[in-house]
Amino acid sequence: MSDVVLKYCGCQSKEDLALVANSQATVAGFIFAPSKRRVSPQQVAQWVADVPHEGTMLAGVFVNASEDDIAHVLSFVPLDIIQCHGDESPEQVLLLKKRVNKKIWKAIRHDEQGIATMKQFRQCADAFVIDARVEGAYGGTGVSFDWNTIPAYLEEAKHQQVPCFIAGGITPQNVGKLRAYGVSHIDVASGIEREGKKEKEAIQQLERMIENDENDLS
Ligand SMILES: O=C(O)c1ccccc1NCC(=O)[C@H](O)[C@H](O)COP(=O)(O)O
Repeated sequence: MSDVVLKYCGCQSKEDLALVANSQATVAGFIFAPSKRRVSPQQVAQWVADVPHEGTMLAGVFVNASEDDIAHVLSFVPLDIIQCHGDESPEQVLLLKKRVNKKIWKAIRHDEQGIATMKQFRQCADAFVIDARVEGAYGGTGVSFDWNTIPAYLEEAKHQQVPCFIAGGITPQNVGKLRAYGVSHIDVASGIEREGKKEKEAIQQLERMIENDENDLS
């Protein structure tokens, strides 16, 4: 697991946060955007106060949110990372970074312009999250994009000297195949969930597959 960085996104309860904090994940994500996983800053403030989470960074996911809205969330929750998962421009990201002084991660929803879009965020983003592009949703869809395009994203991130998370439909069953593309930063929401709750068995299975470099071909 040494070279793998895991982000488990879309925590919706104290129990979800406890599972993530006790897993191999480095980052726990919370959705502050329209979504079935949306949580309030007040809820998350209570969970992070109640659940020991030393060593787990907290990411807030936002979609086209205003600086004021993000600052409002930060007044409740000590987020380490702001993940911009919408159509934010490089200029908006830079202004936001200046205002909140936090790590800013930019999500790019894959399409044929993906690499060109990523290039626009040089010197702006502290990390990238490459996700699937699904009509009518910004993220958390459980859908994968064409993984043959991953090497080009990793190359551009290497050039920018920032981490590049791959997201979208990653599960314990396909994570072995994903790793074969040279991916070390992995972002999962749906693949470790059942009926809206993070699932311990799925988390352990995912981590076992990574640890043992296994590929579930069933
Ligand atoms: O998870 C959501 O519901 C969500 C909603 C709106 C914007 C972003 C969202 N999630 C951001 C993430 O970082 C997810 O981990 C990523 O999209 C992958 O999700 P999944 O395909 O379900 O593993």
